[in-house]
Amino acid sequence: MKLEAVDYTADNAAELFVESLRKTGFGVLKNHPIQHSVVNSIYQNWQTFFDSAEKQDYLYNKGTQDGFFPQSVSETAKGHKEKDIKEYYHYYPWGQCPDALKEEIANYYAAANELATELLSWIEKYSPNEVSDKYSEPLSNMIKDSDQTLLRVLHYPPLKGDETPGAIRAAAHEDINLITILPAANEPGLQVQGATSDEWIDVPCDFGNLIINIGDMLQEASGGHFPSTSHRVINPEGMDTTKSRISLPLFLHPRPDVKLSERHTAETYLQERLKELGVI
Ligand SMILES: O=C(O)CCC(=O)C(=O)O
Ligand SMILES: [Fe+2]
Repeated sequence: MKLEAVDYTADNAAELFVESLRKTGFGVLKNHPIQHSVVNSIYQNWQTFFDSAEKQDYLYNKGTQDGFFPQSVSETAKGHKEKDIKEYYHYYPWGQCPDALKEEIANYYAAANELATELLSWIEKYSPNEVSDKYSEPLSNMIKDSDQTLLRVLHYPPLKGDETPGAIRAAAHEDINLITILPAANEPGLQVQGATSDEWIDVPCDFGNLIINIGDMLQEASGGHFPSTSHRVINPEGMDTTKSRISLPLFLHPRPDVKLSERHTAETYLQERLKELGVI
C-alpha cells in the first residue's frame, strides 16, 4: 500500500481522493486552498506558547475540554498502557484562547471547516447508493453550525531520554470524529497501518501537503464502507530527538443530535469513546 498525493486542482481530484479514503482511510492533497504560510506561522507562534510558562494559565476546563492539556494528563490510546509523549491545546471558537493567538487560529479554523464541507460533499458524491442511503442527512450538513469541531494544536517535545519505556509520541489509535484534516507537521513521524497489523506506512509529509483521514463516526455512518484506519506518531531518532514536533489536526464533529446509525447519535458515540480514553 502506498499513499499518493492527489492534486486538488485536477479534474478527477474528487474521485481519486475518495478512492484513496476508501482503500486506506487516508487521503493526501496537494495544491489545496489552505495557505502554507498560515500553517507555518501557527506552528511558530504556538511553539512559543508551549515553550512559555503562560500555558499554565490556560489549563483545560474539565467540563468543556477547552484549553491546555499538559503531558501529565495527556491521552492514553485505547488498548495502550503508557501515556503518549505529548501536550496539546484544544481550541474551540467558544473556548479559552490567548488573545495574541486568537485571530490567526480562528481564521484557520474557519478556512479548514470550509474545505471540510467541500471534501464531505466529495465523499458523499462518490459513496455508492447503498451507502449514501444510510446517511441520515448530507454529510456536509452534519458538521454545519456544530460547536463540537475541535482544533487541536499538538506539541511533541524533544525526547530527554527519561521517557517511560514503550511510550511513543502518539500510540496507534483511530480518530473518533467524522473526518480529520491535518496539515503536514513540521517533522516526520506519522504512520498509517497497512493491510497487516505490523505494516506501517509513512504518510507523505512534504510541507504543504494536507492529510485527511476517516474517523470512527464516518465508519459508523457508512456501515464500514469508509475505514477508520489506525495511525500513530513514532519517536524521532539521532539528532532529531532534540527537535519538537508541532501538528494541527482539525477533528470534524457532527452536531450532537446527528443520527450516525441505528445505534448511535454523535453524542452517545462521543461519550462512549471519551470514557474509554479516560479523559472524562
Ligand atoms: O501529530 C500527528 O501527526 C497526528 C496526531 C493524531 O493522529 C491525533 O492527534 O489524533
Ligand atoms: Fe489521530
